[in-house]
Formats: sequence, C-alpha cells, structure tokens
Amino acid sequence: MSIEQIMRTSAVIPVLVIDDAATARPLAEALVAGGLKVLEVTLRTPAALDAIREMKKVPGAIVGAGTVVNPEQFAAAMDAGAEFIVSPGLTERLAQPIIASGVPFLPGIANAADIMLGLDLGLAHFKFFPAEANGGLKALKALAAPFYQCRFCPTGGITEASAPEWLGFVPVLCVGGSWVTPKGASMAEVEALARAASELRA
Ligand SMILES: O=C(O)C(=O)C[C@H](O)[C@H](O)COP(=O)(O)O
Repeated sequence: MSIEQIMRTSAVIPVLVIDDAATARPLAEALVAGGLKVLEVTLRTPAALDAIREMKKVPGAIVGAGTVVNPEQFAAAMDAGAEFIVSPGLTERLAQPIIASGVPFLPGIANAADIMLGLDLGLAHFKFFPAEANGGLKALKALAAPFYQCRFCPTGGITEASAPEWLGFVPVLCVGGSWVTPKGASMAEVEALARAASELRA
C-alpha cells in the first residue's frame, strides 16, 4: 500500500497512546469494527511496540507507528511489524532510511520550509501538525496553495465536530485524532465513536 492509499482508507486515523499491551487487541477490534482500519500507535509508551504486535493480529487492521522521531525508533517499529510510519516532524536523518526502505511514510510539517525539505526528498504526503495550534484550516489553506501537489493529514486538536470542515478541503485526505479513544471508554463506546468518525467523510 502507498501512503496515499493508507490516507484514503478511512476519514480518520486514530492516534493511540497505549499503556498496557493487553488492551491493544480489543481496542483494535473495536476500531476496525467501527470502520477505522488504519491505526497509529504512538511510540510514547513502553507498551507501544508490543501493542503494534498485538494489533496486527486483528484482521483488517493496518497498523503503523507514530511519534517516530529517529532511525532507531524506525528500526524498532519495523521489527514490531509496523506497516507505515508517522512522525511529528521531518528531518533528513529520519526520512532517509524510511524512504530507502519503501515503507509508507507520513512526516509532520508545520511551514513552507518543512514542505520544501519533503519535496526535496521526493515526498508529497504530510501530516499537518499541530493542526489547530498552528493556525487551523486557514493556515493549511494558505500553505497548500503554493504546494498544490501535496496532500495532507491534519492532526492535533481536531475533534468530531471540527473534522468535517477539514475533510471538506480537497488536499486533506484524512485527519488524525485521539478523540476516538477517550480515557476510560468502554470498547462499545470506542466502536461507536469509530463508526461516527468513519462516516465523517462526505
Ligand atoms: O504523537 C505524535 O506523533 C503526534 O504528532 C501528536 C499526535 O498526533 C497528537 O497529539 C494527536 O492530537 P490530538 O488529537 O489533539 O490528541
């Protein structure tokens, strides 16, 4: 799968922070049952790599690693079976081994210089991060105009209420967000939130 195909799979990529790998598989089952197949497990917790391994057992799930900020984390994510890589920003040191591997890569950008570095590296698909704090849809529209060939996954501060407006902007293929998995939610609640999120694309 290409990063574009992954971005077009579901309207929302749930950004997951998993503290206990034992919860990972039921969580992935609930998200996939609700229609969200693309799952981003952030490497922010010690359980994240085992969570990726567990989630990959769920039929239909496309499991990637998020918060990947250096080549060492990229290698660990590959070892765990991650199918795509998301990072909050873009450096050559991180991008080079990922691009060389051919694994779908969604690096974060926040300004024109970041996008130009990505274009130099042959990339055209970016996470716009942090989306709301960095000026919201207005800022992305201004940035996307000169970089008409680029496609985006805004992430950071997006909610079920604000997602449709972002998704209505053509260069936005999907949005990322953590609202689908609120702390303490039951798996039935997560499935319902996932279903609502999966139906957001007009
Ligand atoms: O961990 C990363 O790599 C990040 O880039 C940060 C996450 O994407 C955002 O924290 C999700 O944003 P919220 O939906 O506002 O919770």
